[in-house]
Amino acid sequence: MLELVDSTKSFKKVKAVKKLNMFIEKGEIVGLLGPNGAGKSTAISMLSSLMEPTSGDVRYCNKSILKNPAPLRKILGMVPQEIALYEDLTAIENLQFFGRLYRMKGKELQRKIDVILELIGLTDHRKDIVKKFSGGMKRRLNIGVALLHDPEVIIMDEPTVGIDPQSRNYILETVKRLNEERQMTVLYTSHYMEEVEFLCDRIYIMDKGNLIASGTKQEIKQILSAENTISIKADRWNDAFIASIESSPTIHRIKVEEKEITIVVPKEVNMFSELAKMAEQAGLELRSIDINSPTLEDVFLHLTGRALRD
Ligand SMILES: Nc1ncnc2c1ncn2[C@@H]1O[C@H](COP(=O)(O)OP(=O)(O)OP(=O)(O)O)[C@@H](O)[C@H]1O
Repeated sequence: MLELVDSTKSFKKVKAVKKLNMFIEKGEIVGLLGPNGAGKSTAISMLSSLMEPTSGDVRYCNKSILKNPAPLRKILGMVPQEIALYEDLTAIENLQFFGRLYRMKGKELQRKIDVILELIGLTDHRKDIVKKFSGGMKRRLNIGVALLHDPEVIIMDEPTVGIDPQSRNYILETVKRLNEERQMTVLYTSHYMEEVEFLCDRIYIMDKGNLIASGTKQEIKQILSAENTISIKADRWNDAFIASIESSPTIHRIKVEEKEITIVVPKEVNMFSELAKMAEQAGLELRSIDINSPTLEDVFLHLTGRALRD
């Protein structure tokens, strides 16, 4: 339905996106995952006709949009990373203003606004000035604006950055409902792997302008099918324990956090007794040892040697 074909975007010396191939089919929720600076915003700016690729093509229904973006723009809703609202107007006034830009008016616009306010959970705050809204409420209204003209496809650029967990959940649930109840096609960019894991059918993972993995969640996790992630919890660590884990030849990777150590080992390795012995020798009491299937975060770490949020 919508695709990038060998699309590259250069800014003077920086190649923000390198020969990227990416497609979205009708009715899908596709995730675009990558750390800051990976090239996600640049990729979706090209997909939404806001930016022309330096080379390559952008196609909607198999036709290039580079010369004629109008058919795409009609069916596309864009939720930008930056909040684009009038702070001195109320929620309703903002929606009215943007609705008029889409040439909507009168009862039709009012009906639409009522439905959207309900959907984004701001009906009770419709007459409040946006300046007084929390970050999460502003983000929800930002999404409401993008939904005014009933888009078939919505592209969201990190819509949950910097907001409270409750608003974040609300946004994730709303995106799921838009997809399930209205068959809306969604491209969702994020650097939170758990959001993409929760929402998306298919995922693209970018790093430094390159596509480093793509496929369904299961396919991507297959990359690590030969490994298990073990999470070890304790109230504190000591150097002896960490040193003995690090020196174990069976461990592929280790990440140490305040109360949790995560290690990655080959699937066939049973580490339980070895870890318990290491803890005993180091004089450390463990709270738990859990074996988990790999997450998208583990895949990213495996492919790049870095954590997504580094
Ligand atoms: N207009 C621009 N001029 C120059 N360099 C740019 C421009 N836009 C992006 N870049 C550079 O291109 C690279 C990719 O940026 P982009 O914003 O697409 O990444 P991102 O994955 O969306 O990251 P973030 O989550 O921080 O927005 C970065 O190195 C960035 O500095």
